Amino acid sequence: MASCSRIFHPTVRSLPNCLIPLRRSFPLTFPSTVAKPLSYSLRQQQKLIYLDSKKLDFRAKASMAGISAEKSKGKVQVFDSEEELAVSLAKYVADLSDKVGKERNAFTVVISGGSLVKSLRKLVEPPYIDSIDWSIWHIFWVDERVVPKNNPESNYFLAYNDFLSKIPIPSGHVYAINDSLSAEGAADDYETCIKHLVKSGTIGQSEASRFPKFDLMLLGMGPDGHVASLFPGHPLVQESEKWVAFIKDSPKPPPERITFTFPVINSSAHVALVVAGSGKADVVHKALGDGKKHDTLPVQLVSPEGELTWFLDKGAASKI
Ligand SMILES: O=C1O[C@H](COP(=O)(O)O)[C@@H](O)[C@H](O)[C@H]1O
Repeated sequence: MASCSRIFHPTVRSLPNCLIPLRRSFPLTFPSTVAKPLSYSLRQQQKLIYLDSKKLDFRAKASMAGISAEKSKGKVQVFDSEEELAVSLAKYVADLSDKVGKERNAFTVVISGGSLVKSLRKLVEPPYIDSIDWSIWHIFWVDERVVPKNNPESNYFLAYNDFLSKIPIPSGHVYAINDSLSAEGAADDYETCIKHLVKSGTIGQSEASRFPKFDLMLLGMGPDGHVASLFPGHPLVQESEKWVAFIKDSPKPPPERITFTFPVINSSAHVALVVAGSGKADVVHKALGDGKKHDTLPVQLVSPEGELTWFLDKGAASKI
């Protein structure tokens, strides 16, 4: 078994039990390439806007990563605040965990680093901390910086402090990279580890692509439209064979990282793209089709076999 596969937490403690009417509170216009909102749902403290993103302008270069633009699909949800986004995201994840748990005894969850982790905070509070069957969870990283696990730049470090240390996930179900290896070595090691887990049936496998099929990927997006460590204009965006790749010239520090490739991301059963804050409004607008011609952003190549759901707060959605 590759060395990535067992992270024993110091102590993962089991925590004790410790529709508003739709208001248009921000400008809401849709570029001509975007379908009109299909439906509006009224839910407690949430404003949800569903767009049929099949119709979004994701065409150019989509075939690079084996994606057909026609296959692109998704639901875009906009919340009045990041707090409401976090509440809804927790319900979405918990419902999925329940559903998958009824079908098999493993729920494979891939997380990113960055701001995504903060948006998971409602999962570690009641009711979810008590209602979720954490014993079936298996956690992976869509990308990781090649730094020691106790370095504040490490995605593991961030997730451990804000999420993993607060959930009763079994030791050995947290698959961090081997931080004693080089970037090349860590990517190979992580891929070997994933292959073992596919072989043993813990991780599913896409019948269509033969790439691993994770139950859920929780992805953030950078202000340049990058997802995982797949950056605009970087050749790794076009990687079509490797499951896990390494990068030594990341435009965002630290430069050395490993990352799942698009074929892995796009073989997922569910992908949630979680984006908050007005600092990302321009790129969200671009990603969802601003009606202008520009190079395809990595985030526009996220087109899973399963479901794609965007979770945006009002700030991030303020230009769409
Ligand atoms: O470097 C990274 O950046 C992205 C985006 O981070 P955010 O803080 O802007 O949300 C993140 O998704 C990725 O995992 C991370 O390595």
